[in-house]
Amino acid sequence: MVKLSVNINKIATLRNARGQHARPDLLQAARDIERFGAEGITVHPRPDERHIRYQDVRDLKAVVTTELNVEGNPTPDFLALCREVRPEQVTLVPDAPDAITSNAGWDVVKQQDFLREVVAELKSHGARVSIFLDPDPALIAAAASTGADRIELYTEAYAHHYPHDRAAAVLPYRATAQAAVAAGLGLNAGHDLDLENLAYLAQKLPGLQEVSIGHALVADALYLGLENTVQLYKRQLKQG
Ligand SMILES: CC(=O)[C@@H](O)[C@H](O)COP(=O)(O)O
Ligand SMILES: NCC(=O)COP(=O)(O)O
Repeated sequence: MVKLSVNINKIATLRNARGQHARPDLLQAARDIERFGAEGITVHPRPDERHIRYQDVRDLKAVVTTELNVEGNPTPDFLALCREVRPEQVTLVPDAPDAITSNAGWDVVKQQDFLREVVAELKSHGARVSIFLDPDPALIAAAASTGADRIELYTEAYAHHYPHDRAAAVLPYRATAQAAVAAGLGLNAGHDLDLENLAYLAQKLPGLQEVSIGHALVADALYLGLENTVQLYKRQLKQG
């Protein structure tokens, strides 16, 4: 079954709203989210530390008992953090420092030499490496040449088009997933997934191994409660 890795960036956003405030306790939230059934915790420490701080990643390493997935642009500081913390998975994302949120996958054709070096370094520390990718089968050969273990399909376009025509929305993702599996790449997906669009994606993507979900899940939890929400998302994946 497709694993759920909960992105806790937005819990850190709430905590940071009061400066050095201790609530909500990010580490306790991670422990509880795992206890509620999540198979991973995802964080995206951005250079401005607007939500997840570098120290949070260090602290989470000692707390997370499932899998810690650290996402980010492989800047020297980010790579040093991954070298220090050694998370189970690193997801490379080409975000600009001032990006409001992730808004594109890698140009793996142009950047395959750079990515190959970064992937090799991260794998030397024992990490599984995933690269954030737009849904385009033509990118798979270059993605595989980087030595990455997996790709993470950037699902913003799917989520945006889902309400209008879900069959059309999923087509490029299905084609890219099939190409990735054929190339021996593992398959993750994430960004803007929610309780409405998740089950259909899981049904239609052959070989999908993991989804990372944060913004919608934390927003839902404000109304539905965190334990109930984690289990609702897992139930959607069971339908996949
Ligand atoms: C790579 C990805 O799609 C998510 O990590 C997204 O970047 C979440 O980041 P924010 O929580 O800062 O929007
Ligand atoms: N990689 C996607 C992720 O970690 C969470 O994205 P979102 O659900 O916050 O859009």
